[in-house]
Amino acid sequence: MAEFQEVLKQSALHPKPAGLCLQYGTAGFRTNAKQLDHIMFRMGMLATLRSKKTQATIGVMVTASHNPEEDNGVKLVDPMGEMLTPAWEDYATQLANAEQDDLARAVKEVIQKEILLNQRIVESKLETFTLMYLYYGLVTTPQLHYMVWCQNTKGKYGEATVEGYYRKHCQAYVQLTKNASNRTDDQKHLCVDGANGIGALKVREMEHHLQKGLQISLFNDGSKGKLNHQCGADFVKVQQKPPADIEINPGERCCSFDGDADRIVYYYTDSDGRFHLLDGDKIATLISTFLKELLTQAGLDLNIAVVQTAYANGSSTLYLENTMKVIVKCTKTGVKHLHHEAQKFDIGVYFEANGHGTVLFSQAAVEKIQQLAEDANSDDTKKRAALLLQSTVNVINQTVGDAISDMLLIEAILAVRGMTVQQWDAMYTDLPNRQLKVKVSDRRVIDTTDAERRAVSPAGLQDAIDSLVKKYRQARSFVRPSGTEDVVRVYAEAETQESADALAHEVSLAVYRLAGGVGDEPKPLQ
Ligand SMILES: CC(=O)N[C@H]1[C@@H](OP(=O)(O)O)O[C@H](CO)[C@@H](O)[C@@H]1O
Ligand SMILES: [Mg+2]
Repeated sequence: MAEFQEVLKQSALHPKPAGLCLQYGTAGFRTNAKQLDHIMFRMGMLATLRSKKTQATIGVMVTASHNPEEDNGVKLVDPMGEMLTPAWEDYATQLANAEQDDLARAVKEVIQKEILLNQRIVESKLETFTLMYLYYGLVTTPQLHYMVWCQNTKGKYGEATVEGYYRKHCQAYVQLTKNASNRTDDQKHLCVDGANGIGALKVREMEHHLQKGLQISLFNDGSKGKLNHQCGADFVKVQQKPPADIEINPGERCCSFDGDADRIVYYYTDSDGRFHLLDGDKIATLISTFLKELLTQAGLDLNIAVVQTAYANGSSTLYLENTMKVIVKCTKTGVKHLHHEAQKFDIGVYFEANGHGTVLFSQAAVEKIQQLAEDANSDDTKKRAALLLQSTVNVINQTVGDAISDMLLIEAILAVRGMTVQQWDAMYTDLPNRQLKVKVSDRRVIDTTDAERRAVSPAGLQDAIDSLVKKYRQARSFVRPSGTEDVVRVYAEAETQESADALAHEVSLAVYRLAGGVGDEPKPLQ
């Protein structure tokens, strides 16, 4: 129990560094840990208010995610396990940046607007907020999202404990793979890079629930290396190479989590030592084609869409639309946008290219699947498909992208289909691509439209990009201000790596010249 005035007094013990201004973005607050003391305190206050407003349990996740060890961050989890609603992101920013002597006013404003509504606040009799804390200790970000959801739905979808999480997801995995029992130990083997983060500990904790259905070799388990340093999903995706210090045999199936285990990418090296990355786009393709096949077998008329961002490789979009005839949507970067779009379909598969994503099933879809699974009159093919769909609903964490649950689904699909990682990789060939960063004095000068695929300002930038793109075959390029770093991101893809690199460099130069670049002019890639 904490009186308002008492809380304010306490807040003075966690002062805001002078001049520091932070914004609640796609990743919550994220910066060097030294600058976050006041943020942690104030987000505790905001979580209390959000809980009061929604009359529900709210999650508070402290994590540096895929960022370096010296960083930290905090984000709030809404009642259904979703990301914090946008209006409250603004309150978070306001509380974070309020000077100490203005904090009381900022907090009262939230209370007045959201909780007391038209009632007058009587200064000295501010409501006493009773707050129940449930401390889960060290968990992955998606585990917290899952437990908040279970908590607020009174256990309808599962038990709000870490053990409950393992039981539900692993049971579904065992169900999915039970007819693939002739797999060899080699086929069941998977190398997991835990990014020296929480995912590694949790995989170890979970393993026995899998009933030997998966043979995991764990690397970067946090026993020596630094968090996300030369390892993890972000490193592998951006560098397009395996984590340092991992011995992988040619052809061996590997995956990397990020530090808080909400992203996953797969990869292998071939016998020539060439690295093959299976990123979020390949994962979305594997999952959506599996689901589409099952829907056909089950005779269920449910629509299925894949939601991507502009970073999705052009080959994946073409393959999904033209070969697989799946609906494809493109949204702005940031999982909340993808999640929202995916909710519009019976089944929405969403993945960012960096490996953050999940599958959403509408209530109607879940009911239809269940009916068919329980229908005594349906034939064997239909019944098998319905049961597999039902287990897929249970194996996936629908609240948010989840490396562990995504890994279980991917492994199950490969097992059910008897597919190797090489066969999965061969579904389509990625267009060579390159991502670069450009420093500018104020990245807000760049404004975009069409799901960030076109720049509307500064004047002339889009025209410059258009004419550069025309020089190369199968080329595409776009620029956007990052939401998490003080840079402009440049993306280019083209028929060859040389073309993609050259185009990315030329577009970087256009950004540098037209959008107020600082420091040295971008140099061509070696
Ligand atoms: C190109 C890229 O990977 N961008 C990432 C990155 O956002 P930026 O706004 O690009 O900095 O961090 C976000 C939060 O983790 C993630 O949602 C997004 O996909
Ligand atoms: Mg993360």
